[in-house]
Amino acid sequence: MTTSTNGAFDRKPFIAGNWKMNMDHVQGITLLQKLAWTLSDAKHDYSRVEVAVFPPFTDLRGVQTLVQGDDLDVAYGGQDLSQFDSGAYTGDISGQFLSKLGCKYVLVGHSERRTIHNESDDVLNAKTKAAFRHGVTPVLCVGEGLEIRKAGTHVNHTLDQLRAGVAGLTDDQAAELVVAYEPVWAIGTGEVAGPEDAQEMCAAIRAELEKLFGADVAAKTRLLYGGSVKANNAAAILKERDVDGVLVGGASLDPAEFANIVRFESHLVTD
Ligand SMILES: O=C[C@H](O)COP(=O)(O)O
Repeated sequence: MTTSTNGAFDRKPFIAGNWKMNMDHVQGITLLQKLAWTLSDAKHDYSRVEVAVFPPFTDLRGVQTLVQGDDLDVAYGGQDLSQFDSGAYTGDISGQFLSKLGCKYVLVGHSERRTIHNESDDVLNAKTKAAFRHGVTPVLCVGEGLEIRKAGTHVNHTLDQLRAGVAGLTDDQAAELVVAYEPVWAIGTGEVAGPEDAQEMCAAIRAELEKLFGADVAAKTRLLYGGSVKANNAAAILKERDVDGVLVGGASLDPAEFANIVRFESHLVTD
């Protein structure tokens, strides 16, 4: 057992900060340095809780240099990638480039990509496969908007996105994959889904993965919750059995707040 969050399952908690389109390459370095100092002062044990940041593309080289130079135990990744490997795709970024920059992860299908850039389930499935092709682990984002939540069809809607995203993956890939459940109505709104909402959906996602890939695989896939996560609500969410981590937006731009989320175990009430 790695930690107290998911009982007998050996899924290392994963705390990820999505900086979105914030922090230029100078600000990004300062933010990461402050985060690393804060966690170092708090004697954070990276072997218990994994930490990752998702800076804008233009920050990645600087982040790589800092992580390597200071030997930081912080993973990093891109916020998107192309479904193609190379060629005439102006503005796109290949998974190969991310891999060469030492990215361990890449976000796929964040709701802001799905809505603002109209990325379809087919494109996102191709992006998921492109990530694996280049040795980068995709963090596949799924989740429903407010209308769907009100209509009560959020589980079906989210599982449809999941099935489309993972179509054609091997068992090993499905086990390595990270899935982030992010209800769109809770993103950047201050409206946080309750721990029981996060658990309901993560349990449904795990059950679906079990149907598709078998119980051994489903027990390994890490599932995150995202949407207005802060230091004061993270521990309760992370205590849920099927929630293995959080994908944090706004609060990841504040190093002290994000470090407190990373150190959620110190906020857990022990019986
Ligand atoms: O990727 C992160 C999510 O969109 C959550 O963002 P938020 O924490 O600002 O609500």
